[in-house]
Amino acid sequence: MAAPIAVAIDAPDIETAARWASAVAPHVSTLKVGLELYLRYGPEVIATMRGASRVSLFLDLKLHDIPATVAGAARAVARLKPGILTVHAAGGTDMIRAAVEAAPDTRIAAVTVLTSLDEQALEAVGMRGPASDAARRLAALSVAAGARALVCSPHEVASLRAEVGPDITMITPGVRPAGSAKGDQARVATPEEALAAGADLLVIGRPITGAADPGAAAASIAAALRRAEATTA
Ligand SMILES: O=c1ccn([C@@H]2O[C@H](COP(=O)(O)O)[C@@H](O)[C@H]2O)c(=O)[nH]1
Repeated sequence: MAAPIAVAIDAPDIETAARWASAVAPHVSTLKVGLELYLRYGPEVIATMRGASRVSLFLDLKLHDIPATVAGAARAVARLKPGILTVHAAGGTDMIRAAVEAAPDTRIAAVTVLTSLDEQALEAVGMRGPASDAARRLAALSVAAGARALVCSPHEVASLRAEVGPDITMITPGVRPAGSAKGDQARVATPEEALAAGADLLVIGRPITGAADPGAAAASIAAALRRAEATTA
């Protein structure tokens, strides 16, 4: 079975994206397309990803606007049938509900607190207190508004799970195999730690796509996850 990994295909062009997608697809459950590729290529890049494999498609657009505008945007991309579409939880209840209603066949995932923000950066944007408090508050609001998935750092998965229950898909970026560069990520953990904390889907980009052989990097992380699961089973 493919590992519960969404590879962030943050490529500068569609040829590179297609190459990465076909290299990693045999090893992972999901390919994630974000703003860089979608803003440049639109639906063409979704078709390219689907051509490369039969894995699930995660469209990470992090919509954040007034409810009517987000509803229109969600309706526009719902035609592409992504498995998951992200919105920012900070857009509020009405905005999240608008996305959920506009894309009924897509799992709306609410991004709680970006994994690139540390406590100092959070305070600078007016969020005092630990990231986990803000994440928990935004998670509860998002699920009440109809979101069926949450995006948070591996550090917050367990407390968010306790808040929202077992039926919500917990998605964690900020995943770094031991020894990988953190880059611009602040709240990070290893794949094994994220899984042990209760994550359902690990988002991993540069540790895979920046490797000399992205297919081998994906296979190696997938194998490490299988080993971790076997020892806890
Ligand atoms: O809080 C968030 C939400 C989304 N992301 C996205 O995940 C990947 C992470 O890529 P890495 O190369 O593994 O850092 C990227 O596409 C982000 O847009 C996130 O990092 N944090």
